[in-house]
Amino acid sequence: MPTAKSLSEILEGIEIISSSADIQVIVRGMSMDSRQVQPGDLYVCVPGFQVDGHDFAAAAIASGAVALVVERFLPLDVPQVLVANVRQVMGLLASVVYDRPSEHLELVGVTGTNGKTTITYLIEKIAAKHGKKVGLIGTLGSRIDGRELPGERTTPEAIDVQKLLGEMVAEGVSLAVMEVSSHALDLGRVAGCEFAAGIFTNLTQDHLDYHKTMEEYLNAKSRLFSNLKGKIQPKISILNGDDPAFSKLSQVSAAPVVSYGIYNSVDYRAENVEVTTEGVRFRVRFRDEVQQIWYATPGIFSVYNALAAFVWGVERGYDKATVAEALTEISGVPGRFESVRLGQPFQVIVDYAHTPDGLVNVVRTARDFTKGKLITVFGCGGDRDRGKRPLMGEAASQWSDFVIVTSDNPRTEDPDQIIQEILTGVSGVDYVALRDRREAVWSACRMAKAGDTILIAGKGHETYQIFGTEVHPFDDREVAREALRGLGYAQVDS
Ligand SMILES: CC(=O)N[C@H]1[C@@H](OP(=O)(O)OP(=O)(O)OC[C@H]2O[C@@H](n3ccc(=O)[nH]c3=O)[C@H](O)[C@@H]2O)O[C@H](CO)[C@@H](O)[C@@H]1O[C@H](C)C(=O)N[C@@H](C)C(=O)N[C@H](CCC(=O)O)C(=O)O
Ligand SMILES: Nc1ncnc2c1ncn2[C@@H]1O[C@H](COP(=O)(O)OP(=O)(O)OP(=O)(O)O)[C@@H](O)[C@H]1O
Ligand SMILES: N[C@H](CCC[C@H](N)C(=O)O)C(=O)O
Ligand SMILES: [Mg+2]
Repeated sequence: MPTAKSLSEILEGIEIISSSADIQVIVRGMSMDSRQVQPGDLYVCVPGFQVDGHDFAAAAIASGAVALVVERFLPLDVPQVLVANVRQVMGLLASVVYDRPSEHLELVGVTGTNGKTTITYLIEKIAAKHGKKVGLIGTLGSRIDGRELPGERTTPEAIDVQKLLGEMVAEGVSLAVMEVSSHALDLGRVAGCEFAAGIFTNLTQDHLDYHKTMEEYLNAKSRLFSNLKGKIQPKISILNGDDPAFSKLSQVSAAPVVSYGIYNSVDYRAENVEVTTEGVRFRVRFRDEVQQIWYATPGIFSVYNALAAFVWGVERGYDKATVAEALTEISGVPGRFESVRLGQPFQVIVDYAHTPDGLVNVVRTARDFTKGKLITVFGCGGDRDRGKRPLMGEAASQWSDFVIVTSDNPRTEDPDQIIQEILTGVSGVDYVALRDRREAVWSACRMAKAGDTILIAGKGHETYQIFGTEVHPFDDREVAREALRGLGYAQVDS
């Protein structure tokens, strides 16, 4: 439980326009959702993309909110604080309300289009191996010392971030690693977070529905690094030196930069890279040292992920060989290049590639070790960047022998329309469009012969499919098992 504070105490150092009279009122928590308000909360009125939080202030007060943060004064009888942009101050206020948790643990932020979840898992493993009690926040939910907590987004809203970090501190967590999405950076969800390290993976097309241009997308990402300043020192920016965004990010970084990569001149360089069907082996050269690494996920992109985590471990002072050992011990991240094995003579791989670059990477990786045919099953999410659709169609066509275009999470869009947009990029390959994802997976399994690979991309760990606003149970891995059992394969998954 955070310590109760007066509103005036919470507002210290925060830029406000004005406030109503009684700001000595005692605040016990914070909420941006009237439906979740607890007695004693400060309710923040967020003008959203769908509705305006100011319209729910009366409901919030009825549930026990004792004060409001607003962008316009409301005719309601509680103390109110007027600010120019609630999203910009919400995280700062929440960090005070929840006792500045990020100043009481080491916080590592990972950003970039692809690889965030994977790298947070690797860092969690490295830190745990060194005896740390670790917290993790990301796409698969949160974890406090291994205890799972569900989550809806990659980076939760600012108040939830501070609450979670507060819970972690209370449970004795000394290191927390979190995925920082571009939406989060743009919408102030990590304001009030004092990061010790920022890690950049890569920048390729995604989320243009929200950011509009790649430049704006990069600007959002760059905030993690330009904000790497504050009380806790030392701080560090760990940047992919092979990515075109490197030069801008290293220029804006407020913390010293350490670079990693394979091709360019970088501080930590992977050499002698061997990509096998089981994983990647390489040697890292840095300063006057070298370290051999084995990481059991295939694909060149896995070299980058393992390397980024290795750099973080070594730079924070861990022994290089122990860091490498932790990477060797990791068996994989759920839904990332995850094999489904029921004794069938072909491979079935479930992967979360949902961007053109992600798909190119996994399709090429699967191609490299497929002796027979590569059958790729995928779709694209609705209410998301439409520009990705033909590009993902192209990526799948280029490296597969057969493509099954199906539905991902159509959300409020027409699934057939999404499929049509993907098909404009599909060419030079045999394909079929099957709107029903279950049918698509079954069809791929029926078609596959010995030596083939089925790659089911886009949903990875997800255990649902979203149609309209309804969420239906659906898990690619379960559906693949169901289809394989239907074909008579019954060996226990290994
Ligand atoms: C673009 C975006 O991120 N939008 C988020 C934003 O929505 P919004 O501003 O439209 O909110 P709104 O629904 O209009 O509501 C406005 C305010 O009224 C409040 N309200 C509303 C109704 C009510 O009865 N009472 C009430 O108080 C809401 O709590 C909110 O504070 O605030 C909502 C409340 O927290 C979020 O659910 C919503 O995420 C939407 C659903 C979303 O899909 N976000 C995705 C795009 C996202 O954030 N993705 C990133 C990147 C993923 C990655 O690539 O890794 C992520 O970090 O997950
Ligand atoms: N370093 C990388 N470069 C390119 N593609 C990658 C990389 N790492 C993983 N991928 C691909 O992207 C998919 C998603 O990986 P991961 O979940 O680690 O990324 P993420 O950045 O967390 O994604 P999200 O934006 O959904 O949170 C993987 O399943 C894989 O196909
Ligand atoms: N974090 C990503 C995940 C996309 C996953 C894909 N299955 C989809 O629904 O588009 C997003 O919100 O854009
Ligand atoms: Mg993620």
